Amino acid sequence: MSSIKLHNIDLKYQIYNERGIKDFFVRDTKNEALDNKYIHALRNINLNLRDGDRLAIIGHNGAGKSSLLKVIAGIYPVSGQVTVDGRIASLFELATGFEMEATGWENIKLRGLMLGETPKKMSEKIQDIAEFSELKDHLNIPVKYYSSGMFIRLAFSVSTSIEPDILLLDEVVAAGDAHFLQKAQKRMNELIDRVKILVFVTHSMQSALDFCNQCIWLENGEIKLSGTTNEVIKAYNEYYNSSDNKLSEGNGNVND
Ligand SMILES: Nc1ncnc2c1ncn2[C@@H]1O[C@H](COP(=O)(O)OP(=O)(O)OP(=O)(O)O)[C@@H](O)[C@H]1O
Repeated sequence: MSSIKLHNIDLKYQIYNERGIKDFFVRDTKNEALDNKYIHALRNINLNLRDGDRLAIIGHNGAGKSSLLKVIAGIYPVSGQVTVDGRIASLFELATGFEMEATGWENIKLRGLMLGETPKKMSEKIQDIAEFSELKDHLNIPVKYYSSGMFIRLAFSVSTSIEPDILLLDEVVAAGDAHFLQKAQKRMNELIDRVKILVFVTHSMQSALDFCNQCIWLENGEIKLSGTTNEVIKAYNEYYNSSDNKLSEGNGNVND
């Protein structure tokens, strides 16, 4: 039985102003005013997911969707309680976490181990992963010589080869060129079908409806509405189609 429980989650990002050479000569009172500010990215988030739950997270740019995904993945320390039971696969920010001096082959093994596979399992899977990536001879060279599309192919191929209980997915996984994208989409759909819990950040209402049975709508870091995907998307569309709310897009979560 897998589960995700979030209790009273609160996340603030501190903003640090980088000081350049200009600041030695010019006193910029406007910049000073920005020091010691923070962005209140998530407030009072409570969530309870179990096997069979497929949750879409929707909301405008800067609403806190990716931050929430990262909190569930355990990337950010937060105030509140995060309890996750089950093996997680994260499909976002795919191109980070490579060992730049290591070859493609070595990175496949390393990432597999990082994702919780045993060395034996990785030896069994490595040929399939390599084949799916279609990187061929490039797998023999250090990944510092890869293009960004090649990074994504490699990371996607490994990340989707494991058998997670929980899948954390950001729709902005653009996996290489059109041919690879099509293959990747199929592999992703199969993975979505297999996992016990899906948490899916998306701007596409159709994707939310296709893949998810539950939905939360985030606004300024708070859950504005949660319910079935149908209910929440209907309310979201009605809210933003009403002329009164068209101007209220954007974020007001920068604070002293
Ligand atoms: N690493 C960071 N450091 C500081 N602020 C951050 C960081 N990441 C996100 N933020 C801020 O936190 C808020 C929420 O950002 P987040 O990326 O979670 O939103 P989002 O809903 O995923 O947006 P989008 O739809 O544009 O991807 C924004 O105001 C953003 O500026």
